[in-house]
Amino acid sequence: MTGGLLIEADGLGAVRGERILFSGLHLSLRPGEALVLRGPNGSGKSTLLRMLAGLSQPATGEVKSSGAHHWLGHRDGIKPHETPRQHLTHWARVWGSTLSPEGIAKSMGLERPMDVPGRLLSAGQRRRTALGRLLLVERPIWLLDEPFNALDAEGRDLLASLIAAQLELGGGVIAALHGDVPFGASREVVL
Ligand SMILES: Nc1ncnc2c1ncn2[C@@H]1O[C@H](COP(=O)(O)OP(=O)(O)OP(=O)(O)O)[C@@H](O)[C@H]1O
Repeated sequence: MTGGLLIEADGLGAVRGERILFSGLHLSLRPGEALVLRGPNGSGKSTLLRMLAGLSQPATGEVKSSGAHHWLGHRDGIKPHETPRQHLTHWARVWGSTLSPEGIAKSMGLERPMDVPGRLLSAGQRRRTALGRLLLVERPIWLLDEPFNALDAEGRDLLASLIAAQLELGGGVIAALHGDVPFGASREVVL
């Protein structure tokens, strides 16, 4: 792995059914850098993110990373009966976080729906809860699949500032996005 990189992927290929989604893909992520994955629906952005997260095996090539990651997929991963407080408390316990889940929920604008079960939360409230997981433990690499989906203007600003803080700390972010990029992204990878 080339010195100082957070992630380096070389010769990555993905095949789904009869279709080659991408091949020979090279990608690297440096500390303090954000990378935006672009491409039309079905081009393989989620597939690539899952490979980078180690959740899916590439057909060719390999992924090397030098640190732990947070992965945020399309689905928010909140159970129907689970409240934001319970969700963040659960993950705080699993990851050994010393931070207050309630404090994080509040900072994500979830003070009011803190004890509302997942099935009754709005899409934006579920997304804010899922994003709260990123704050429970510091991890240098954030892999985010369309993280701005369902967020209102204030939520978008909030996430943009969280990403800016992550980069400021020397972390890196790879995000699949449609539409405009509400944070300073240094490079784009187009699929
Ligand atoms: N496990 C799987 N088995 C078969 N096909 C799959 C599998 N996972 C993804 N695909 C297919 O691979 C293609 C790429 O899917 P992917 O979700 O990576 O695209 P995407 O670029 O993230 O799309 P979108 O912008 O719609 O989110 C799609 O045609 C999808 O149906």
